[in-house]
Amino acid sequence: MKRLIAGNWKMHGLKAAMAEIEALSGKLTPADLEKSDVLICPPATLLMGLGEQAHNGVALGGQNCHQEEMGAYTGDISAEMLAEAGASYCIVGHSERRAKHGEHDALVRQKADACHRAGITPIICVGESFTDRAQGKAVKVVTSQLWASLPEDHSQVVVAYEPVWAVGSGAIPTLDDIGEVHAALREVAGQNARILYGGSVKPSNAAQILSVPNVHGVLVGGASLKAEEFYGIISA
Ligand SMILES: O=C(CO)COP(=O)(O)O
Repeated sequence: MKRLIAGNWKMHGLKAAMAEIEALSGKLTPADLEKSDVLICPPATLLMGLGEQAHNGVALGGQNCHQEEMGAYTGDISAEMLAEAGASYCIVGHSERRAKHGEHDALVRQKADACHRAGITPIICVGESFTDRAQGKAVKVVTSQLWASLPEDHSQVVVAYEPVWAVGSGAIPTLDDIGEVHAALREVAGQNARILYGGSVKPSNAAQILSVPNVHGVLVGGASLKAEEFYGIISA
């Protein structure tokens, strides 16, 4: 299965940041693109401008979408709008949206369905809290999140396992723990889904993480903002 190396810029990136995608696309070799699909999910404000140019194989994605196609939803953006702006993927159910915007599994499922409707691939995020992990409940928590978030037709989904306590903290689970969770997620998601790991991925730990069975790529936050660092992960 071809791996997917995805960057989530979160709420980072004024216009000047568009140069990072240019720098990244300049570094990518045909061999890199043979091995990995490369994706950047910039803020929606940059998507349109970026979507108008080709980036040597770097795909673009949204960080969130509304579940409806259009309507009176001030400030929201639909999956169709992201697709029109050049997105081919969209992150849904990121832990920051679950925690800070009250998004629950049923809504995440609707958003994943909206992505399918718009012809883009949802990246469905799941992950346990520090307490869940400490209490030995990580596998149970993430598999039940995925059951409840997965659209009925999940032949075209990407799943991202992002332990909440590993996001932005510098801490990561052991490789055995990552392997255990990914094997359990594979049971739920089926054989076609790529399952990414996310949470404090850096050039220094990417090769080890990517060598774990059932890990088909990574979803990178902070280390995706600079072309040089992100390329260090792609070439791992
Ligand atoms: O949330 C993440 C990607 O979606 C991970 O963020 P960091 O790589 O900064 O830990």
